[in-house]
Amino acid sequence: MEKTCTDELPLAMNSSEKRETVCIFGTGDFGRSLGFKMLQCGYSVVFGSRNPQMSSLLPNGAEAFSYPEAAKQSDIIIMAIHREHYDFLTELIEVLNGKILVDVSNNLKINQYPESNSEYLAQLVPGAHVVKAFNTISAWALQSGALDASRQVFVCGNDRKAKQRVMDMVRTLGLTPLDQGSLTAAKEIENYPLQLFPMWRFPFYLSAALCVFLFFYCVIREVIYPYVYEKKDSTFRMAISIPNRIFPITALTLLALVYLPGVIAAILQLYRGTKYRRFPDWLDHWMLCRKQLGLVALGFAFLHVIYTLVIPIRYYVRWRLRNLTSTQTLLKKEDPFSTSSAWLSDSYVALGILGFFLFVLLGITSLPSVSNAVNWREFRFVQSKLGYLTLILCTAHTLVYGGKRFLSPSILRWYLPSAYILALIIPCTVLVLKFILIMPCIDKTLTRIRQGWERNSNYSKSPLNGKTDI
Ligand SMILES: Cc1cc2nc3c(=O)[nH]c(=O)nc-3n(C[C@H](O)[C@H](O)[C@H](O)COP(=O)(O)OP(=O)(O)OC[C@H]3O[C@@H](n4cnc5c(N)ncnc54)[C@H](O)[C@@H]3O)c2cc1C
Ligand SMILES: NC(=O)C1=CN([C@@H]2O[C@H](COP(=O)(O)OP(=O)(O)OC[C@H]3O[C@@H](n4cnc5c(N)ncnc54)[C@H](OP(=O)(O)O)[C@@H]3O)[C@@H](O)[C@H]2O)C=CC1
Ligand code: HEM
Ligand SMILES: [Fe+3]
Repeated sequence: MEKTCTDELPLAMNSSEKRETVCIFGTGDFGRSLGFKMLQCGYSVVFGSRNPQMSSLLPNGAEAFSYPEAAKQSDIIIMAIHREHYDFLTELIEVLNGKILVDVSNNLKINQYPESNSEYLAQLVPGAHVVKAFNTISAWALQSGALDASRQVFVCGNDRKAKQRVMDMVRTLGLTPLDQGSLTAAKEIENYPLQLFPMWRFPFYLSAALCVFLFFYCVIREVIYPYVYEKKDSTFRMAISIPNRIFPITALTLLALVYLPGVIAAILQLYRGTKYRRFPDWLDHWMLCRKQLGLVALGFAFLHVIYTLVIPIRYYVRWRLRNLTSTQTLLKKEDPFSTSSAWLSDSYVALGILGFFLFVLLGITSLPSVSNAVNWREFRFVQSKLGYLTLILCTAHTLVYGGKRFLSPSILRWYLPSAYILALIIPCTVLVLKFILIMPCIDKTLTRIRQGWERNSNYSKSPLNGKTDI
């Protein structure tokens, strides 16, 4: 089990135990918060500061000295200073020789400097062992003790012993160190806290664009068209009817887009006759955010289901039902029961329910606690096989919903077909392509390619091999 701060407290109280002294350079927000936490966890803390006498906000029990004085008191020095102010360290090269310098700094922008801050620090003080750590932990989280966000501390450094000591310290503070290797990893670690949901960006913008497009499409067909031709005010449709078209269509389109890149990748591998050439960057990126794309799709499917549940309590629906019944009574006309309509209506709803059930199952298996409990083959089975089944069911749900009206020209308004027809384009394309790809003759070639066989081995061993030319 991890040592936590509370485990360490008795140690701190026991004066016979020799407490390890850690030096922190800089008495700013981060330096003070980290110092506070370290004191709580039983370390002795000395601060290095430009104005040691002025540092009245320091945590109780810590002392402040000038930078060189403080450095002499510990062999671990935490640099709680911004990179822009590192240059004064060149004057301390001698004192810092052989010490462990922990670089915690972050930048304001991704790739702001050509080299990482840690590598820059290592160049400034070549005699010291630089270790990158703590940059993903915020000063506020350290001080509040809640650590609501991630507790993971990425650590990297060229000196194995120095890195180990820093990792031990991280553990003592109740955090989780993750060894990221040598100092060349520092750039990636520094970029990490500057990212804002990178894998969610593409799914988010795509779904927003789809929703906006579909909204205008449906408003033209269902609000503007009736107004122009019948002077009917259908604006109320914008509250439930239109969203309940936009959301399921977006869900179905995104779900199809989760499986489209796999199909494109397979076609590309078949065309090239090898798997040893890189996919184009856009395809790589698309493949990498399929999980996020799928989860956004699931969100939209949930919205569709909730909107569908409220259909019976809508005023418009109840009014139409009442109106229809009274008109029929007045005209003494009966609407005969149509078994085929009953079949169509029940089947599309049943297909929707089954599709939604599997959709939720896909979502559940993507939770880390669940995916950790299944092996790779089981995960692939759910995500790939059941995923395709979900796509088939949801596409069938929409196809059967279209039912008899499907291709009748009367559904065109200003040459625009019903929105659900648009919803079917990408899913049907993906399913047809996948169907072709699993035909035995094609599937056999693809499987061989994936096992390392190459159609034209001379060509694929050419220098172009590494990077794609598409
Ligand atoms: C609700 C929901 C949740 C999801 N959660 C996750 C998730 O948690 N994690 C996740 O990864 N995805 C997730 N997804 C996305 C999706 O289900 C998976 O990416 C799924 O594996 C895609 O299946 P596939 O058959 O298209 O692709 P894959 O099985 O990945 O195959 C795609 C392509 O990769 C290549 N390929 C496959 N095997 C090999 C091989 N052995 N050698 C060389 N090339 C090969 C081929 O070109 C193939 O066509 C989620 C989707 C949804 C809808
Ligand atoms: N704040 C946060 O949540 C986090 C911060 N970090 C990193 O920690 C480092 C410190 O951040 P933070 O504490 O917020 O910054 P602050 O601006 O609050 O503190 C920086 C400290 O650097 C010292 N310093 C040394 N030389 C100079 C100089 N020439 N000009 C100005 N200050 C100097 C000062 O201490 P003195 O006056 O005692 O000399 C100052 O208090 C940064 O590299 C940051 O990227 C990393 C993760 C989270
Ligand atoms: C519990 C599960 C589901 C139920 C009960 C259900 C029910 C319905 C109903 C009643 C409609 C007709 C709406 C209307 O008349 O305006 C509909 C339409 C539709 N559904 Fe579902 N559905 C379910 C799940 C799904 C899922 C998982 C998807 C796809 C991801 C989906 C995609 C669609 C689409 C694309 C339409 C056509 C939208 C339109 O143009 O009006 N449904 N569904
Ligand atoms: Fe992305």
